[in-house]
Amino acid sequence: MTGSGTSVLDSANAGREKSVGLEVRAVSVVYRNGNKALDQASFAVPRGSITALVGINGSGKSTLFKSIMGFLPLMSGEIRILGLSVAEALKRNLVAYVPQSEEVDWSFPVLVEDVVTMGRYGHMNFLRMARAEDRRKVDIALERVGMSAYRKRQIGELSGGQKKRVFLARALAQEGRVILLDEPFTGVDVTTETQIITLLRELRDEGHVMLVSTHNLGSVPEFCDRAVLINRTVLAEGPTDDVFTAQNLQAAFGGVLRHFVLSGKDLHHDHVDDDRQLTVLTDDERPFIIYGDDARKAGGEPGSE
Ligand SMILES: Nc1ncnc2c1ncn2[C@@H]1O[C@H](COP(=O)(O)OP(=O)(O)OP(=O)(O)O)[C@@H](O)[C@H]1O
Repeated sequence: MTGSGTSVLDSANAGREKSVGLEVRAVSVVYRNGNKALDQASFAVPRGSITALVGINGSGKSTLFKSIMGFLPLMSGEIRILGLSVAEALKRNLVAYVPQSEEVDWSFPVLVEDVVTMGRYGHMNFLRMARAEDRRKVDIALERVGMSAYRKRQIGELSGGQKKRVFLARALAQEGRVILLDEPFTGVDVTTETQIITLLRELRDEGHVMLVSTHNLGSVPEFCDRAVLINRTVLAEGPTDDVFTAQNLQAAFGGVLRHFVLSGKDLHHDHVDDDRQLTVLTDDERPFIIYGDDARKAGGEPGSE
């Protein structure tokens, strides 16, 4: 019977969509000035994972985030969030966004606790009256990022890392299942970066889907299960170990990437016959370092940049 055959297929597709947290299918985005910022970009992110979104300045990372947030119309393609359309996922408050610092007007006079309460707006009625439940969720979120003591401070008075933590708390208070983080480590010291990574790991273990844009190449293998390399389209995607190769990074960054190779005497004063190399790849934040045979495969002349 054709009818029942179709419904079996439909439910198989529905099951697959549920395990995929975020799916971007052949997405193209053109800005009003005619600039095609994304061209046929495709990748999928499973639930319970942290995925790095990596690419040079202007490669389309923020454009992609804005498309997932429904701020920008797609010229073609489709985005599915936990098996739902973007509009439906937003209606259900499933997507939380932690913006780049530059996108926020820090002179706007607002208290830390008010910023976090904004995460509850989608759960409130149109008068936006916070109920006890909303206040409790705000308290828990502030506590979780270690910012309870700052709740009555103006957001503009905080350090870069503290501001980031407040916006993370807003995402937590919202209870979004999909969290988009745009450059969470920019302007953040190593201690705060470690705290944020610890929190992201906990959220992953709770089944959240996280997409994190970052220039900190060295941190990616440390805390991201998966990576997507982007330059207007998706150049590589999958488990970080497969994607984060010197060849793929060079393809994504081209001449922007600094590339150093140390070998032989430069590296081993004690074992001069050891021909393993050390390759350092960086776009000027925390570098990605490859040692041993993989570094040799990565190629490049010793000392090349
Ligand atoms: N509002 C806009 N109108 C026209 N073009 C835009 C607009 N916003 C971004 N672009 C262009 O789209 C391309 C992608 O920009 P996008 O901001 O998505 O890059 P990005 O990867 O987030 O960069 P960065 O690492 O610098 O944050 C760039 O060429 C940029 O100049």
